[in-house]
Amino acid sequence: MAPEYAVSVPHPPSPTVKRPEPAEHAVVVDGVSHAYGGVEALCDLSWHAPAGAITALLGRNGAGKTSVVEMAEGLRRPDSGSIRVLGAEPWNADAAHRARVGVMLQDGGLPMGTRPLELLRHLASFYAEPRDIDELAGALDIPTFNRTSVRRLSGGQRQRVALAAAMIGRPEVLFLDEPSAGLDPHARRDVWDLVEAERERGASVVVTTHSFEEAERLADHVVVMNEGRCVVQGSLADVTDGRSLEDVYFDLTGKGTL
Ligand SMILES: Nc1ncnc2c1ncn2[C@@H]1O[C@H](COP(=O)(O)OP(=O)(O)OP(=O)(O)O)[C@@H](O)[C@H]1O
Repeated sequence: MAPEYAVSVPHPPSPTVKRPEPAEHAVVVDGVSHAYGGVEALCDLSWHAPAGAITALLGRNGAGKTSVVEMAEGLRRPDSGSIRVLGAEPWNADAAHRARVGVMLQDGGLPMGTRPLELLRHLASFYAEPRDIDELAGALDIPTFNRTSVRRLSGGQRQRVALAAAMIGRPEVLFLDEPSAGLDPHARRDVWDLVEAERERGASVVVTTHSFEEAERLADHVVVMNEGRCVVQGSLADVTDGRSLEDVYFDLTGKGTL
């Protein structure tokens, strides 16, 4: 709790001085509110993603998951509140910060005219120490459809390319928006193995998902959002407390719970 001062503090810290985040938090969302026109999407939202862990962000359609993740990626700026990723404000961050962050968007955002490996090689050229492309692409079976342009790939194939693109620069923080939605069971398992390997090498991963199976398999830390607010967060064990994540989720996000 903030200390109470009997008199005003004579020399408050300059607003330009960045206070470092606790090392254990890769992402800190603090009191964020945002409206699109008249639609209040985020309302005094606060949660964090521990460093070196996988955080699953769950919530109903329209709960605000993509909005807050896009802000953490620097694509959008909230009306109020603060977001820090690796201690920096994402929408003001420089190229060096962006190189430390990997992003997989829900719609892929990939250039349509290229072939998968050509695209990955091009992206790798932007990094000093990119991952081994053949190894990464092989783990996601990308060579089996490399003769096809991104435009003509199936949804699941495109998703695998988007995931590889997000991982190629060995990011310290990785944002994955529904990484396994629509994937076949083999591909889903490949994606989960890769995400776990990212954690093993020390990356912090934030995964939005509608899959309880995915969250229970991957997540160290769970955040449940409802109507733009965080309704619970904590370790998977603390949040579920012996119940299934599904039961806890329905209790917290049912109509009329807020
Ligand atoms: N660009 C936008 N313009 C207007 N409203 C928007 C915009 N983006 C999101 N919204 C609204 O903000 C709210 C939160 O949307 P958001 O996409 O963040 O939810 P979500 O939790 O990611 O949903 P889903 O699970 O369906 O992906 C919704 O009511 C949505 O309609």
